[in-house]
Amino acid sequence: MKMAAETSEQPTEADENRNDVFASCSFSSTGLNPTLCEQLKERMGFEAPTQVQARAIPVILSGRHVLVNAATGTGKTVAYLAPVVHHLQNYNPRIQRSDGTFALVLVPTHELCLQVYEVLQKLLHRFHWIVPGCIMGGENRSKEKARLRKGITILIATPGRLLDHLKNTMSFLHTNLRWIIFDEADRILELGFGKEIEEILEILGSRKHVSISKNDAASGVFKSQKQNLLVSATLNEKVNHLAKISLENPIMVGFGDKKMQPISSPEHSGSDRDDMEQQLKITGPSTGDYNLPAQLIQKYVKVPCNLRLTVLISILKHLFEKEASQKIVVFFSTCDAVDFHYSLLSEFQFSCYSQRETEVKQKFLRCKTFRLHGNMKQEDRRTTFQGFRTQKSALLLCTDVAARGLDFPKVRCIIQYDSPGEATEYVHRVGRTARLDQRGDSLLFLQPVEMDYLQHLGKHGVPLTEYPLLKVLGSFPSYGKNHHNKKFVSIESHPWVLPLQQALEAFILAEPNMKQLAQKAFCSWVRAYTAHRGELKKIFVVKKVHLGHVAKSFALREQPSLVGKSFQNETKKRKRNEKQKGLSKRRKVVRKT
Ligand SMILES: Nc1ncnc2c1ncn2[C@@H]1O[C@H](COP(=O)(O)OP(=O)(O)OP(=O)(O)O)[C@@H](O)[C@H]1O
Repeated sequence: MKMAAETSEQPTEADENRNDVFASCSFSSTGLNPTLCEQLKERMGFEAPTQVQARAIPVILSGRHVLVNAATGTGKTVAYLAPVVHHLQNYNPRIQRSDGTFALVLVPTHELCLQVYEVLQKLLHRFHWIVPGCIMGGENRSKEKARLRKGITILIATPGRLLDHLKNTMSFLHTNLRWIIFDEADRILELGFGKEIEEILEILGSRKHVSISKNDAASGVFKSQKQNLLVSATLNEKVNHLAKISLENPIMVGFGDKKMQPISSPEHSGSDRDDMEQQLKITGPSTGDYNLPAQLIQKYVKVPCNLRLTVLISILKHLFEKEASQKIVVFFSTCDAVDFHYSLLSEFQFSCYSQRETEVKQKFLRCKTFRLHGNMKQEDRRTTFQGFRTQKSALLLCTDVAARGLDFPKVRCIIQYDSPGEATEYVHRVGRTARLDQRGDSLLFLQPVEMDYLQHLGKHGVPLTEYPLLKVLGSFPSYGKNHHNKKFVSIESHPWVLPLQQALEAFILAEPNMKQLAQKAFCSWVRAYTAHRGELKKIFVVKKVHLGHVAKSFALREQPSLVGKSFQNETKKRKRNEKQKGLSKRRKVVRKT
């Protein structure tokens, strides 16, 4: 695809977005090695750097510590990997596997680990002597040990497993370590890995004011000091401590300038050290604007609690019927909710035209459906991740495990069925669409009692408009009639909604397995709802929510007290387990997404 600046045609809207995302310079002007630039163009199809790449690459090449903050889907992965590869391919004599690990990329999830690894493999195609590798929780330790013993030059890892190997794998050589990159730095900390990170930095001798390794090689580049990078679309005050202990006179790329400025030369930046130190204290997120893709269309839909499920599946049906070939991601707050909705959507049948038993029913949604959450087996997670990536048309139901960094091609729409809580998570969830210069829509479900959440998002510069729900519901030909021209003032009395809700409830009632899944999902939903913190606790108040209506949103007819009993039992069981395992409540809730 050509850039607008190179054509004589009038720029279209897509071209304008493209101009926002891409810089008007070439990869070679950033200072990257020519073979690497060729690699980016020929193997990866990257004609020009994105704005963040054009700004960050020269600064990272200069050896300075850097904080990189740019909107989701703007190419931050290559922005930090390319300079590392540039330096490593230049070492003389050539790096060998036996030299051990030179660069470490820390990521919060398995899927992101695999994704960064794949990008790295492509970048290294012409530099076969630089060995990439990844280690992550849930994988076979002894196989990882064997690979570490052979030597991995650039290692991508999740923090827990890395610490494990640092402590227990004697053959893991890291005395040559020069780079540590924290991708999605804020999320790594939010997941409760703060202590592990401090320990990792300590073991690796990469905490601030620690002397630099004397184990230098012959080349000049080899002697230069360690360099750490913190990267995310939402670097906020949560990373201040990590920045303080891991970064020395850092440069900040992409803070507070939505339209990025031209590249400042590293030499010049080096003279502004004091300014940089002052800027280092990142403020927000209570008031700061987050970087969101300019082309993203963000909507919200106000739905009464009891009709949430009916509305969700109706909207999904509408979207897939409007455009059969597309990808949609729906976010839920818990693993149980993902499992319930996945089973429901895989099995639920409905006739749009009649309620008669004899009528041939069809599967309500006929798209390929995937699920992804932290309670799934590693192998299944991997299959989903690869499967959803390669499909042209599919639906993914997931928790926040898929919110960060994942680059699924051509996702057209993000639905946040359960609200994300922190505005940062909102930003990352919607960031799975509208990547680079692509179009994308997002839809946030809110109950009438949750509408203040819009103001919370507004404080961060997130603008949302209302989704035309009644119009969409009116387009369904329920019972042989098209309601297009009729005006229905409320969702509750809508002739499409009521029979659908009844059919859902009847389906759950008739299927004991489904009922069990629904009850479990209900309990988890209430638990997650009560886990909101800080400012959000005033918006998502469980006492304001009618539990009977919540049950309806899982197509349960039971009275809340009945379901509530099993909830209490579950809560007691969970507390007992937590006590036995000695796990903190916070960690348990956050890590299992
Ligand atoms: N210069 C480029 N030209 C064309 N495509 C690019 C370029 N750089 C990156 N891409 C593509 O853009 C997409 C997004 O890149 P990447 O995943 O690195 O974004 P990100 O900024 O890390 O997003 P997130 O904040 O969600 O993690 C990927 O598909 C990548 O291959």
